[in-house]
Amino acid sequence: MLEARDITVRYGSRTVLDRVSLTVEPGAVLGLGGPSGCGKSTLARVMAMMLRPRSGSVAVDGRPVSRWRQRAPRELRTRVALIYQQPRLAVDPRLTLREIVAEPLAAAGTAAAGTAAAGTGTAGTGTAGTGTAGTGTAGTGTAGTADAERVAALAAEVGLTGDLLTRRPHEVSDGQLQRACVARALILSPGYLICDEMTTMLDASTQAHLVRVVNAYRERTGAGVLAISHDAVLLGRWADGVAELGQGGKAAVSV
Ligand SMILES: Nc1ncnc2c1ncn2[C@@H]1O[C@H](COP(=O)(O)OP(=O)(O)OP(=O)(O)O)[C@@H](O)[C@H]1O
Repeated sequence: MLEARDITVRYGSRTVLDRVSLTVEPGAVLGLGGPSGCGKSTLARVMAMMLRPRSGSVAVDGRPVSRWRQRAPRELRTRVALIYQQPRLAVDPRLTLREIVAEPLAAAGTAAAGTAAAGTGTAGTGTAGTGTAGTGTAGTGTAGTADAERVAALAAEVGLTGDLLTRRPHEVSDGQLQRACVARALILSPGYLICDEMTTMLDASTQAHLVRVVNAYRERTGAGVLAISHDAVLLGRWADGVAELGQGGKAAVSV
C-alpha cells in the first residue's frame, strides 16, 4: 500500500492540506477529484516523496518515509512514479524523447545493469511483457542492451515510433511528449503510479490510449494507481473508487 496519513501542508501561512489521509492499494485505481486549488497536486507531490509535509506520514509498502526528495532512499523513490499534467514542464528540453524515456535508468545508476549483469535472465522484467532479454546469461548481457530493449518496448507500447524518439520536445506535440513521460514513468517498474491530470490537455484518442497503457501495466504488475482528474466521467470509468478532496483540503478523504 501507498499510504498518506494526516498530511498537513502549508504554503507560508496558508494551510493547503489539513490532516488528509489517503491509501492506494496495490492493483487498484483510486480516483481523486476535488475543486481547482484544493490541493490534489500538492498531495500527489507529498505521496511521491517530492514535498515534505508539515506533519503527517507517508509509508510505501509499510516502510515509513523519513527523508524527502533526492534524500529519500532510492528504493523507496523508485517505487512511486508521478506523471504530470504538463509534460513540457516535466522534461529537460535538451534531451531527445529516447533520452527522456531512459532518464530514470541513468538516475538509478546500475539498478537495471545489476539485473542483467547478474544473469538473472529477466532483464526485461515488468516492461511490456518482453520477457527475457535473450541476453540474460551471465557475462553476455549488458546493461546497455537491456536498457535499450526496455526503452524500445515501452516506446512501442505508448505509441512512439523510432523517428519520434530521435526528436526533442520542441519538435513533438503535447500528446507525443506525454507518451514519452508515461514510458519514462514505467521504465523502473514502479509499484505505484500517480497520474496527476495525466490526460487533461490531450485529445480523446491519446487520452484513451494512455489510460489503456496504464491499465495494462497495472494488470501486468499489480501496481496501484492514483488517478487525479477534474473529469468525473473519466474517473467513473477508470477508477475502482473515487475520493473527493474538499476546498482548502479540509475534508477527510475516504472512498
Ligand atoms: N509552491 C507553492 N507555493 C505557494 N502556493 C502554492 C504552491 N503550490 C501550490 N500552491 C497553492 O496551493 C493550492 C493548492 O494547489 P494544488 O496545485 O495542490 O491544487 P490542485 O487541487 O491540484 O489544483 P488544480 O486542480 O487546479 O490543478 C493552490 O491555491 C495553489 O495556488
